[in-house]
Amino acid sequence: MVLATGTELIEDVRKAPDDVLSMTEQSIEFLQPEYTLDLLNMDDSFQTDVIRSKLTRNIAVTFKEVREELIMAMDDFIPTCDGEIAEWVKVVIQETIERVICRATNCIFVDVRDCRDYDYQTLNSTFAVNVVKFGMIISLFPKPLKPIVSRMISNLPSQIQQEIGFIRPMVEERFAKMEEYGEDWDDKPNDMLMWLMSEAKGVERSFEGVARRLLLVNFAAISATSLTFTQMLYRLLANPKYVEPLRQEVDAVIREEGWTKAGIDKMHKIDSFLRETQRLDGLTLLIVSRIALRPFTFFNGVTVPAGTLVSIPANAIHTDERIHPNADEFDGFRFAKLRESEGNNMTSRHQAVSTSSELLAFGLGKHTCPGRFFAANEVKALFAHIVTTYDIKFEEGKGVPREHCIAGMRFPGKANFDVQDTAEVNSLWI
Ligand code: HEM
Repeated sequence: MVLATGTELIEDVRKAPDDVLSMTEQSIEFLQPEYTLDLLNMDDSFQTDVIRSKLTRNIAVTFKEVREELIMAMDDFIPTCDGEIAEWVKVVIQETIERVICRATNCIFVDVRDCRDYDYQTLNSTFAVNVVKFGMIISLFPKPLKPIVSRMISNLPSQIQQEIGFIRPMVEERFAKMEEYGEDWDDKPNDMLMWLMSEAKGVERSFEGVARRLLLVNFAAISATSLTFTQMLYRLLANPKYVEPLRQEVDAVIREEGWTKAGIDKMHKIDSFLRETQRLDGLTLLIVSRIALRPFTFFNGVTVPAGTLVSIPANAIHTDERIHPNADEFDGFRFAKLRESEGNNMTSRHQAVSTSSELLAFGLGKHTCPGRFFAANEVKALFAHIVTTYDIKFEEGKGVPREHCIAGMRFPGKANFDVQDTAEVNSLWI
């Protein structure tokens, strides 16, 4: 393995075309998609374009739906008493957040009925973990044994069938409409399922094809978003001094903008809190991992042979004192202060969705996470809702749990929090 550090080497990795440094090849080794994802056309990744274009363009339009679902989900999973009774309720953080994120995301991926279905949530949030788990096990075996091992251990084929079962009636109805009216008709749904159905070609334009793509989008979306959110909450619970200024920011922005995407975009402190959490707790220690398909020469003349795994040590860069002064210290408003000090609030450089050789939590280059605009917006909307609606603290005598590191991926440990409606809750938040 070769690690690229420093602006020039990282630039080399960023600029390298796919047929030289390949993300696909790295994913094949890591996830064994032939045995796990079982896509009908492995060479087609149209879901990435759908996320990059349709999902991102619809963030403002779907904001209201997503926020309402976030709030309803929080109300359902956290049965507090609308500020009437100051009683603390114990909540398992990670599982609750995963369900809330899965539900709110899927209200614009499929529909309200499915996103609220407990089994649908379980399926779409466990699929990612299973793909990684079974992919890692299957990768240990020689090629001839892979299909046998996969059949023996994996429940992914049955999860895929389950997903087909969930969406089949909807897809059937929509295909019938597409047949009758073409690409446009009254009340045509504006959701991920419809975008995928419209963009799918050949074998992918089927229940089986679309269901696998929907699982794949959920695979990319739910786990990363809910783990990141969990880390943000842990940082907040460990540093309660941030609660008041965050509340004040949300309060001021909402009075001006209301609960809209434009409002969320103006919450620079929350944006900074997300970016700072990702800087220190980023989900992978190494990022932008690629396999060299042929010899690759860096700007300094060093050549790595075909087959080399090339990667960027995100964690080391994020904690490099020369790039981020007081690098080991969590400073929730670090990036908000930088935005202010540079005198231009419109500067995008320090926003959570911005990627560079200095902060790589969403990757870099051609394959930079296409879902980051949606993810950041959702995370910030939920964070703003939580800080202004609840008082939260770790359960008595407990603090931030130890994280686990498996194959270079970081997972926050499990913890409970005690939560109650904040006494300050007022009609502004309803
Ligand atoms: C906080 C949440 C998220 C984090 C931290 C995250 C992080 C990442 C990272 C590090 C990559 C790899 C980039 C590279 O290797 O260069 C990636 C790729 C990807 N992400 Fe995200 N992601 C998040 C949310 C989402 C969401 C919500 C979606 C979909 C709605 C999504 C869809 C994807 C897809 C499809 C790719 C592959 C892109 C490609 O193959 O070109 N992600 N993400």
